Amino acid sequence: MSSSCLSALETEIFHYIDAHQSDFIENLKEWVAVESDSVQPDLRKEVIQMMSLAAARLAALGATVNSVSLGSQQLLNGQHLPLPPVILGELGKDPQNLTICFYGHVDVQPAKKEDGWKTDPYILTEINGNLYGRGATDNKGPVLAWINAVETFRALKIAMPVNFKFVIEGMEEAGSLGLEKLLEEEKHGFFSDVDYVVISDNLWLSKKKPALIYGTRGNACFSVEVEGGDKDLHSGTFGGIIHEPLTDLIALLDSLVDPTGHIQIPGIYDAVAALTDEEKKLHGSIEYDVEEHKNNSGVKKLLYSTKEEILLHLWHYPSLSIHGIEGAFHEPGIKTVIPAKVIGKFSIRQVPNMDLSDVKQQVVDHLENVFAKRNSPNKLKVSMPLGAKPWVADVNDPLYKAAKKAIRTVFGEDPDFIRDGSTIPIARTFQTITQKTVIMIPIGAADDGEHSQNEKISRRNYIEGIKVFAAFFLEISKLRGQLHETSKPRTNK
Ligand SMILES: Cn1cncc1C[C@H](NC(=O)CCN)C(=O)O
Ligand SMILES: [Zn+2]
Ligand SMILES: [Zn+2]
Repeated sequence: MSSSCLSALETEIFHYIDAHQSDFIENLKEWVAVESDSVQPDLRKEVIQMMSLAAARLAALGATVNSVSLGSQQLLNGQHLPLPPVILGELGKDPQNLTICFYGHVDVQPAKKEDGWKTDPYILTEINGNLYGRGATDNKGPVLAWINAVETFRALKIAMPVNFKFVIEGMEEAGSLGLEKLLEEEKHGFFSDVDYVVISDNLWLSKKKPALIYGTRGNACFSVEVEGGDKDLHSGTFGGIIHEPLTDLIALLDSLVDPTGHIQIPGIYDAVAALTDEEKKLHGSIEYDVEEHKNNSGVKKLLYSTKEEILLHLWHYPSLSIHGIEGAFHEPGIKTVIPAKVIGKFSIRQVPNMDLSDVKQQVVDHLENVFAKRNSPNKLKVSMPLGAKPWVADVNDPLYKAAKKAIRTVFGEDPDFIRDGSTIPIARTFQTITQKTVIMIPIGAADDGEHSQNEKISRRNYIEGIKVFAAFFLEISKLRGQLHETSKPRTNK
């Protein structure tokens, strides 16, 4: 970074951020200490405690904080569990300023020391420049980086360059229950004056090269149930004389995808958007180590060998994965059972311009077809319990130029423009509701290990991430006036 490129204001801000590193890390340590695991019901009160901490932190910034209650969730065993509130925060309402809405989550994936952590997952520990702890990169670190960037302006008594809105939730790792409904209800309320939405809940594609994300795949999750009689049977007494539900189910699952990864469901590729020349150009320059990605997977060979093919198959084509079978005998040892009812679970990561209801219909038609050919008397039920749409943004929006400039200011190089093969279901909802551009500005590196053992964010990424956000606010403030000519509402299928 050559400091001569920095404005006096940037120099002052970056100096403050460098000087307060230990405070910022202390903040993260306090947040990581709360075991806000939203997946395990018995930890729900920790999540609720975490929401109060986050609300207090925003209030300390001077923000107006509204903790919206979402009621409760009913578990499969009938038990009711309170949902953590969603925080809607607001800071600044200057009509001269643009309004940026930041979305993040402060719940985490489960973690236990015994899972293979080198350190206690809930005690943030620095080793060789890395800050280890559950939630360090997903998503407590990035949420705090944003808050600390705002805090820096307040501490230095610099006029806020933008108006801020915050949406902070505590159920992301458990499917963001109730969030979409709340966003819809607030379309003409809280969201009515939002100009841009920023999410920082992904990673760079490389360990060193910064990135901006302009698209994520959607995910359509399916359940396929095959039911025979009302009880499990002995294979010595009934094997050979009945249509077995698990045999039917395996044939159904086997019909979904061929050994080359090609999905066999008729029509499924029909709506896949053609790759544009602009996208082809973006792929060429991306820093991505195929060998490293392969090594991370632990497998011997991938379906594709070149960077271009791999990126296409992760970002631009749908994929189908089989996740499991409920009701099948899976313990070690031998059990000569014929299970009465089995439920297969699979999901299809979809891409623009695939339509969720079309995908659902194609899946149902295909499975019913395959099943009909088996002349089985068993009962087939197909359902789609979760459907998240893909999201893609216009990289030519001034928002992307502003973020790119902020990254160049801090890291001295331009970011790669990347997509993410996984799904942030709420991204598309933000875009639909606000009719404004959404951007993902990741600050964590490819090897941060989100959802894994020894999750971390490096000290450098955390601190430089705070600077990126601060520089980004200044860039956004330069867009005032330009916005109304350049930012057209976008919709995509
Ligand atoms: C729960 N779920 C089911 N379908 C999609 C999801 C979300 C999940 N999201 C992430 O992992 C965020 C990555 N930064 C995923 O993509 O699997
Ligand atoms: Zn996350
Ligand atoms: Zn996560």
